[in-house]
Amino acid sequence: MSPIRMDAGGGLAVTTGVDVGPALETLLAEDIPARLAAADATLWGPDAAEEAAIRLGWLDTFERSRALLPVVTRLRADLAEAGIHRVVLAGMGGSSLAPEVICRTLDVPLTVLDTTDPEQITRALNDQLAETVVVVSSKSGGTVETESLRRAWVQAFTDSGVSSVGRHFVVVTDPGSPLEQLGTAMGAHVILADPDVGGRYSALTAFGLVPAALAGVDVEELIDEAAAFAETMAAAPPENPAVLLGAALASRPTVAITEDGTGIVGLGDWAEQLIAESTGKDGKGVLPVVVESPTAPGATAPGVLSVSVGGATSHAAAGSRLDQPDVSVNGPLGAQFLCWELATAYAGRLLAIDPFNQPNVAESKDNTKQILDSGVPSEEAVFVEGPVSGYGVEAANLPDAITEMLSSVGTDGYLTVMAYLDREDDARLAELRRLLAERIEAPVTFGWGPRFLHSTGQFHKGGRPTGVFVQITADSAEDLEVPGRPYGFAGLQAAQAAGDRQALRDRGRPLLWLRLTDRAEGIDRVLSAAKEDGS
Ligand SMILES: O=P(O)(O)OC[C@H]1O[C@](O)(CO)[C@@H](O)[C@@H]1O
Repeated sequence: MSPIRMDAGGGLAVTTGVDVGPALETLLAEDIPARLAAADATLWGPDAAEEAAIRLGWLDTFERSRALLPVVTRLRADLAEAGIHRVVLAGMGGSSLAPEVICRTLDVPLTVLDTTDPEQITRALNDQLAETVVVVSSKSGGTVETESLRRAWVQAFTDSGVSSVGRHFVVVTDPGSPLEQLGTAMGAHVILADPDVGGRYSALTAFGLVPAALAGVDVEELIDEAAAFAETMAAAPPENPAVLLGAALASRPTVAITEDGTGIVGLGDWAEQLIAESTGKDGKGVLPVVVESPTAPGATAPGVLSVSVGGATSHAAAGSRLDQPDVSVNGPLGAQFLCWELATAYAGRLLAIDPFNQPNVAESKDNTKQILDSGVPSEEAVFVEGPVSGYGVEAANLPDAITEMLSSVGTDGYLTVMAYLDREDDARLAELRRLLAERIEAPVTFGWGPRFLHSTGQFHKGGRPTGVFVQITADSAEDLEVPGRPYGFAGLQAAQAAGDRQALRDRGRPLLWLRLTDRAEGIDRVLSAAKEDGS
């Protein structure tokens, strides 16, 4: 079939050679684009309507976000005058992924802390403290990772004797959240976000824009790009690329997202959360896999929709590295955010799920709380191979254990690596995804814990029940106190990993736990074992 291309205002185009005809016809016959543009909360069925009624603010939030521009400009100038120029963002999932992609794409430095790893946090705390502002971002104001980080930073500033601790904090939260009160009490600059927008749809609200603007991004451009794109949001094809992307997303069980090398960096991690948390529920959903390059293993396979993203409007003309993805989405970042949000909402309609709830995220959180009180349950290692101890599968050694997990992946199955480590210093472990994906046809995903708990974690527990899991944790050389709490970050991280193991095992999912007693040597051992076929 010859490719279909749809262009919107704002210079965004979606092109696909996949036959999405029936899905497209369904959406158009029921007038879904116009109804979604008009914020019709009934589109996902009666059970979803109540939540949808308070979650569709993202359709035009970017216009309300213009009011933030003078606020952040003044705040940035005040901070600069006080010699504060390094921006650290403490937040999880939707409260950190958008600023990260914005700053990576525009090459503006921003330190994102969406972790409980004591080594990563200690390193961030020990760097240019006096010149640092910490943006504490949490919609609910109650996320344990973010609150623990806030406490650690307050302690660090207090210990360093800076003259005004509150001046080193900007709080972004929903009106009325516990964090609003805390932020005010500590003398932070508090910025309230649009409450009618859920976390993963919040890229163009204060959550996405404030940290990026403080770091030095001209966020008005992003708003303008989204506004230009929105002009064709209710249009019929060929002027509505989001409807084409939504129809394509709902057409395959897995979407492999890659960059085409024409300018957008890291959108895959943001889209991964959007798609996984929005669709991975009720035993179904679209599994997002962020692949390293257009030619990486898993980028194309049966059942996989390959999608390339790029900044240029014509990927072919702009020298794309991907010859024929199933779908290409090309256009500026502000328009990309809105296009993917709309597409996910369309896919939700086609898959008959509620794209605005995350019913299974709480499970691992609840388990973590219990384990923090009672301690991590002890388990017997099935093998100890130097710096790597293995638990949970019958295998004599590490290569056999890995082979066993790969062969447990069935039809429609997938394998997930969940690494509770330092995603900066231990970054080379991410190569494991590629090494394992080379050995099986099925999708292989990789996530850093606890960050993935706020993204693909929903899919693992609520999506199609065919996942096979490899969890990797490490002992830390030193713990870091969570001030005012009876546990440290290492204890919290271990409890989060144990809580998620429990949630997955309670559902009968195969899970291999690898515990590294020495990080560097353990990572080397795991990577080399992944290359060995144990048979
Ligand atoms: O902004 P908050 O409330 O801290 O939540 C962070 C993330 O946690 C989740 O609520 C659930 O994982 C995400 O949807 C959200 O982006």
